[in-house]
Amino acid sequence: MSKAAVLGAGSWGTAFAKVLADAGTDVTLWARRSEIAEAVVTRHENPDYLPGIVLPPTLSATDDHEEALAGADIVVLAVPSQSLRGNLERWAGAIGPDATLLSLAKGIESVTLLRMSEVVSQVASVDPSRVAVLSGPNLAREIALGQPAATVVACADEARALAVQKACATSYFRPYTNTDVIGCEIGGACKNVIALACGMASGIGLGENTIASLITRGLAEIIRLGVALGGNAATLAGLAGVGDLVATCTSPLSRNRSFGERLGLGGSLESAQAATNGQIAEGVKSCTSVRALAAANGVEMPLTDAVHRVCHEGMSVHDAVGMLLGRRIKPE
Ligand SMILES: NC(=O)C1=CN([C@@H]2O[C@H](COP(=O)(O)OP(=O)(O)OC[C@H]3O[C@@H](n4cnc5c(N)ncnc54)[C@H](O)[C@@H]3O)[C@@H](O)[C@H]2O)C=CC1
Ligand SMILES: O=C(CO)COP(=O)(O)O
Repeated sequence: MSKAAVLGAGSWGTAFAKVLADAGTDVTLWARRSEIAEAVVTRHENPDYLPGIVLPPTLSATDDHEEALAGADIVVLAVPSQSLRGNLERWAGAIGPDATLLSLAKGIESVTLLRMSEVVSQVASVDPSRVAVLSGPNLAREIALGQPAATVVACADEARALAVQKACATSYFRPYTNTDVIGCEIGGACKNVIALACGMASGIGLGENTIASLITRGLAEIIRLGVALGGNAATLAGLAGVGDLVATCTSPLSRNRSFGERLGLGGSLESAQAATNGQIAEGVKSCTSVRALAAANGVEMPLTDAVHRVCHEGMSVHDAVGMLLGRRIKPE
């Protein structure tokens, strides 16, 4: 039986730890704050991130990362993208020599423009074949409620992907394996940016035709970037691409979509940030890094560019819509 450590007790870290426990895997959740670890152990609840969800009594938790990592052969990294490097620097020394490192984060690192699996192999000094990613339409609260969903576990080393798949397969959570790490990570990071755009459109009162057009053209630019970086277009037509894009762009549970909606309703970046209650809308930072990554690879991503301009250059949502519709007309 696998032993897993889940490092990060936000909504997805906690929900995924529940999935692992429900799959029969021996799992310990690491929380930064001792009161969260204590609530998980004594009350079987994470009141800050998944209030009202009953966690399995078999799920243990601690605020000591060395305790969580002892003997773990699957190390799940469940902190936000921009904090992964700093945290992993502290954890790396306690990770076992043959453990698989599984990233749940959906973002591109600012400045370095690295994908999360690249950050992991660089910081932990492990071969890329030891790094896996999990990505798909997996809104944390729905998974924690046991609503059926599927996902993708991608790793260059298929045997490791299979081991992770086995460790997290339950009656409600269906993981598929893939060797296309790049495609999965690009899908996960970029869909957050398109969800911001959909939220903005909804916030200014636009309807379903607009949302469908944003999702579809968003997918086109995500595929362009993924393929330019060496990913597979078929991955982006799957759960880690279209699947996650649709879930995030249409669900009121999405932090990114909700964040965009607040901007569309006229809120400032600061007020939208304050309304997330400590949760992270990854697309707000990743729109800038994805845009830079696209530019460095000669890929056009007009929607991502527009989201960056609204979030970071003071452009209004109305002006962004005008800018997009003013583009040269061309074949699909
Ligand atoms: N929530 C969801 O539905 C899903 C989230 N994800 C991804 O999973 C990753 C983790 O997100 P969530 O679990 O949703 O987190 P969250 O947004 O619910 O909360 C953030 C968590 O990270 C911790 N944290 C924040 N800054 C930190 C720092 N500097 N150092 C250490 N810990 C820090 C917080 O204490 C909290 O535990 C993100 O990349 C997100 O995009 C992926 C799939 C689903
Ligand atoms: O990644 C997610 C669903 O798959 C969660 O999206 P948000 O971060 O926008 O809530």
